[in-house]
Amino acid sequence: MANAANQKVLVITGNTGTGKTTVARYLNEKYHLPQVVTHTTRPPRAGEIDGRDYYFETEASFPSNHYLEEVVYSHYHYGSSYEGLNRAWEKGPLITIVLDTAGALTYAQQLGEKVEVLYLSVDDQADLTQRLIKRGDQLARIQKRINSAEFVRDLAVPPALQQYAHMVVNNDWIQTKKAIDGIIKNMLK
Ligand SMILES: Nc1ncnc2c1ncn2[C@@H]1O[C@H](COP(=O)(O)OP(=O)(O)OP(=O)(O)O)[C@@H](O)[C@H]1O
Ligand SMILES: Nc1nc2c(ncn2[C@@H]2O[C@H](COP(=O)(O)O)[C@@H](O)[C@H]2O)c(=O)[nH]1
Repeated sequence: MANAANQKVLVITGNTGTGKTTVARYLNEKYHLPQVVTHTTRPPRAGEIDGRDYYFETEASFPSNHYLEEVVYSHYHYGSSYEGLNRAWEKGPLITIVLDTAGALTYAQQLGEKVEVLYLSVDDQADLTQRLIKRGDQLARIQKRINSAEFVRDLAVPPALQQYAHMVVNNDWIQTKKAIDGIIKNMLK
């Protein structure tokens, strides 16, 4: 395992569909940054694999893990376990995790200087909806999410994180990659 003093986690947060998972995958492919796999009771989307995209849990199995934080998002449970976090840190000192803003706040509070936060947004709400449709999400599910309290909350970075979160507007993927490359190069210095 990496020296605990060098351990860092880049928390990628923002609203549904803003590209958090896409950015985490890019960072894994380009910089080999391990990703923390989190747990959820949500059913898998087409193409999602248990143990890679999430640990897919049942209502009965979800409580059996040891969570650093857990939330209910759009009626399903989500949680990041200490086991998942340490599994990623066993692979390298700088890792990523994708969380809603409540989870990002808890990570910052619990892990302090080990945490850097990247907050993603998209300017045009219609664009965001189109991306979710293209991803294969059902329209009824998208509408439910967009009308949820979590969606409204995640439209802004939590005040406690405003001072130090990296803010990236993911309207254009080429520009986003440039911004992300700059952030990672600084972190890897
Ligand atoms: N800059 C971009 N331009 C166009 N499409 C994009 C861009 N970035 C991501 N996407 C696409 O938008 C969709 C949503 O992205 P992604 O799944 O990464 O979002 P997310 O923030 O992880 O969403 P959620 O919180 O709902 O899981 C995906 O189909 C992805 O390929
Ligand atoms: N606080 C946490 N948020 C999490 C966790 N795993 C995922 N998420 C966030 O939940 C929503 C919905 O995810 P989806 O895959 O169903 O679209 C999204 O904002 C994720 O970032 C977690 O362990 N804790």
